Amino acid sequence: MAIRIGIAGIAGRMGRLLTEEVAAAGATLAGGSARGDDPALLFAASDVVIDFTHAGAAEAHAAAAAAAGKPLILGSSGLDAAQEAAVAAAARQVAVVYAANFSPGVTLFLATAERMAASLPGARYDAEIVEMHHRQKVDAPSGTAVALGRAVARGRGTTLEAAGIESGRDGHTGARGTGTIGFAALRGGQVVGEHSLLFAAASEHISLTHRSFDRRVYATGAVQAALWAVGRPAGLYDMKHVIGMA
Ligand SMILES: NC(=O)C1=CN([C@@H]2O[C@H](COP(=O)(O)OP(=O)(O)OC[C@H]3O[C@@H](n4cnc5c(N)ncnc54)[C@H](OP(=O)(O)O)[C@@H]3O)[C@@H](O)[C@H]2O)C=CC1
Ligand SMILES: O=C(O)C1=N[C@H](C(=O)O)C[C@H](O)C1
Repeated sequence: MAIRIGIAGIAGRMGRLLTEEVAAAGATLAGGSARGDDPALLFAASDVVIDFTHAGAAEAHAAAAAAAGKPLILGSSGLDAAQEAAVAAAARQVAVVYAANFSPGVTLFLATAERMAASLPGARYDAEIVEMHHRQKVDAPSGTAVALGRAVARGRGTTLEAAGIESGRDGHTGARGTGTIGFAALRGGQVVGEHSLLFAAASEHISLTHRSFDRRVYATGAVQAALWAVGRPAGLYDMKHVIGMA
C-alpha cells in the first residue's frame, strides 16, 4: 500500500509543491492543514507528516507527532531554542527529520563548510555568511545560514553561541571580533535562496556559494525524507542521514 503523506500548510509556496512531489513519488496525499487546524487530525490520517509552515507551529507539530507515534519531516526555519528543544523531545519518541535545507547541494555544502573550518582557524580566517531570499521571507538570517554557522563552529570545535555571532552591523560597531561568525541577510524580488560562506584572511580569501533556482528541489528532498522516515527508529535526523552522507 502506498505511504500516506500529510502536508501541514498545504496552501503555502512549499505546500503546493510538496503536493505535486507526493504524487510524483507515487505516494498518497493523506490530507493537508492550514493555520488553525488541529494537527492531531492530520497525523491520524497520515503515515508521516511534512511541516513547512512557520517556526511558531513547530512545537504543536512535534507534540502531535509524538502523540500519534508518526514521523515528522520539519523544514520550517527560525526556530528558537525552546522550539528546537520541543523538536528534540519529540525525536526521543518518533523519527524526526529536521533540516534547514532539504537540497542535496546544501547538504554537501554543510559538510564541506565544517571540513574547511577545521582547516582554516578562526584566529586568521574570518568566517562571513551572506544569504539572499525573496521579499516574502519572514525570518533572518535564514535557517540555512544558521546551519552554515553551526557547521563552521563545529569544525572549529566550538558552538555558534560560544564563537560569537556578528549580524546586522550598523553604525559604530567596533572592529570585528576574532573567531566570531558574521551574518548578513539580503531580501528582494523572488530569489529562491542563495548562500555564500567566505573565509577571509589577510592574504587570501576562499568562498563557496550555493544557489537554488527552483524551490522544488526542497520539496523533492522532503518527500524523499518522508518515505525514508517511515519505519525508522526514534531519533533526530537530517538530510545527510537521508542521502547516506552521515
Ligand atoms: N528546509 C527547507 O529546505 C526549506 C524551508 N523553508 C521554510 O518553510 C517555511 C514555509 O515557507 P513557504 O512555503 O515559503 O511559506 P508560505 O508562507 O508560503 O507557506 C506557509 C503556509 O503555512 C501556513 N501555516 C502557518 N501556520 C500554520 C499552522 N500552524 N498549521 C498549518 N499551516 C500553517 C500558512 O498559512 P497563512 O498564510 O495563513 O499564514 C501558509 O499557507 C518557512 O519557515 C521557510 O523558511 C522553505 C523552503 C525550503
Ligand atoms: O524561506 C525560504 O524560502 C527558504 N528557507 C530556508 C532557509 O531559511 O534556509 C531554505 C531555503 O533557503 C529557502
